[in-house]
Amino acid sequence: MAPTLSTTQFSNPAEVTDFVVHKGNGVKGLSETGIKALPDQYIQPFEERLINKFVNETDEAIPVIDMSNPDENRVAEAVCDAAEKWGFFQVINHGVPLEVLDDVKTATHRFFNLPVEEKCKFTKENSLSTTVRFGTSFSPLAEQALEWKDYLSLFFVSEAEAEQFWPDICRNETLEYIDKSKKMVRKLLEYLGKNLNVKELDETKESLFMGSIRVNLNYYPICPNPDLTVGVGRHSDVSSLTILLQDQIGGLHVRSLASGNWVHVPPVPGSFVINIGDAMQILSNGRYKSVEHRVLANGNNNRISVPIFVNPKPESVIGPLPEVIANGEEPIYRDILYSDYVRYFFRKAHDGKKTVDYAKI
Ligand SMILES: COc1cc(/C=C/C(=O)SCCNC(=O)CCNC(=O)[C@H](O)C(C)(C)COP(=O)(O)OP(=O)(O)OC[C@H]2O[C@@H](n3cnc4c(N)ncnc43)[C@H](O)[C@@H]2OP(=O)(O)O)ccc1O
Ligand SMILES: O=C(O)CCC(=O)C(=O)O
Ligand SMILES: [Fe+2]
Repeated sequence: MAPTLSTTQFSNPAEVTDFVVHKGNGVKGLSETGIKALPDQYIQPFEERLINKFVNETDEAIPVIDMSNPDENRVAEAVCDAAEKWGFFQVINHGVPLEVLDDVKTATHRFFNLPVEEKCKFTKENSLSTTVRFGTSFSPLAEQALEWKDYLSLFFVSEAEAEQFWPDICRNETLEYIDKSKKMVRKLLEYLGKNLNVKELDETKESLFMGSIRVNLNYYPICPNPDLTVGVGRHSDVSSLTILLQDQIGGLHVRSLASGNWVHVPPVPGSFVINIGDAMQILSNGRYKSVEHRVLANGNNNRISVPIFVNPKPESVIGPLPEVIANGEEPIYRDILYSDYVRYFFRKAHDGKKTVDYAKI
């Protein structure tokens, strides 16, 4: 007979929520109790779990782009083509030292392996800065079903602020990861901008495309019934561009714009997964696509990922770029304050691509 909640140390779902969310043990703590059955609040609606039915393992794959010669036109063309047709691609030979990637992955494991009392210093309630937040799931108070993931979210203000408030155990590696990725990020934004008739990334454009940076350290522990839940539910990012470092475990799936199938993003050693976010979709008036993606839970392995969300400044007003609508194209999005858009995203549970409707005319 399958084990039930009553055969574990928890006698009801409220005790699980208290242990995971309020006491800060996260799903990592829950997984490490040896729990054998998925608590009810993690059971996703049937339609959110049907992934295998739509997964296409052979025919479709997101492009892998070699950036060894970044000034060749074919690289820029491949990036812009992928941004329009997939909203997702992987890059290899991107110039970010592999040691920097290894170091931030090691630092992520070090943070999540801290005792719960240490990690709890960074929960929303305890953190000494709003730039640092340790949490679980996505928006636990708004969600009908929770997600099997813990995270540490770090919003970059300055080195001095990070020095004062970010956890020592992963600070330097995360700062180095941001710093060493900037050149590649600029290059990608230059390709995407030029294709929209943006001549150069001057101060105004830089502030719109890459005015703020948030890094999340994500931890997906072993899950007792991975088929009944998700690591991250269907969503698109609200960034302009996301640079994602994943480990070798796999589980990220992207919705193909061409077929609607869910396509696995296979781990490629030393690569980044890059995806277009909602802000870029809005700035490009829908030419570049932010695309739904999700992460499966895993029954055998712990998994980590480290996305850098490259965003407009919170105080920027974003809407279709003048360069894009200069050709007479009708704007399909209105001007919005970026921080309003992000607050709207964080206020509700993941719900596919619905956030972008907030900006539609
Ligand atoms: C966590 O699981 C995730 C995350 C994602 C993320 C995808 C992205 O694309 S992240 C990139 C978002 N862009 C930015 O952060 C840049 C712009 N930032 C801002 O405008 C502001 O920093 C702010 C986000 C609006 C926060 O403003 P502030 O006034 O300092 O904030 P608070 O009062 O603390 O927060 C307001 C509200 O937002 C929620 N929230 C804030 N930060 C986070 C966070 N890091 N993670 C989760 N939720 C956050 C929170 O609900 C706050 O409300 P409360 O009721 O808790 O006060 C993709 C997929 C995932 O699974
Ligand atoms: O862990 C992953 O592969 C993706 C995570 C993700 O989509 C996010 O943090 O926005
Ligand atoms: Fe995402």
